[in-house]
Amino acid sequence: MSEEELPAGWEKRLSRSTGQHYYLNVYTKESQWDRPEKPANPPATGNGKTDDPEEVHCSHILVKHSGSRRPSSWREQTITRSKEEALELLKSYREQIVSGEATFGSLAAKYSDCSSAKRNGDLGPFKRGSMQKPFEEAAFALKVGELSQTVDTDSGVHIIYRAA
Ligand SMILES: O=C(O)CN(Cc1ccccc1)C(=O)c1nc(-c2ccccc2)[nH]c1C(=O)O
Repeated sequence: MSEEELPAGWEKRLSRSTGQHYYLNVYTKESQWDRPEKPANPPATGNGKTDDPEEVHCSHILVKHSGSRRPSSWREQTITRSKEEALELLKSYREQIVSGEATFGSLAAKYSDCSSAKRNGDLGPFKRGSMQKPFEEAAFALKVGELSQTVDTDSGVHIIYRAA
């Protein structure tokens, strides 16, 4: 892999204290001395597409609205915001994450209407067949380190980060 090519979300930085280079994931704020390895290009399958990973490890921020199947969460007993308001909130969170103003995990912990907020939005690894279809399709379409656009499910609207 060429020196410059890093997995999405990772940047090479210079440590002022040691003068050494280190790597920072601008979404999760994880840092490490070793250069993060881009997963080897998945072998192409017969259908010309790259392989589908068997499982993905994602975090998400769920913003529920009045049309959610269960418009209630640890944050709010009765959620009355409209779907449009929920989408506006999610878009502002996404902008804060991309600009580096806030981390994904800190916003999930504060604002996600999912019980996974207690784990900074972390859902752990999951295979196909375990999540609502729109969520699964969006999660499995992400590259490692990538952040989704807004995703709509019966639970509400989400942004998804693929950690692995
Ligand atoms: O959709 C429903 O009827 C109720 N749910 C499903 C649910 C409820 C509790 C725990 C996990 C899932 C939710 O609204 C929900 N969905 C999610 C969810 C949706 C997609 C991916 C991951 C989590 N979290 C929650 C939650 O309250 O915490």
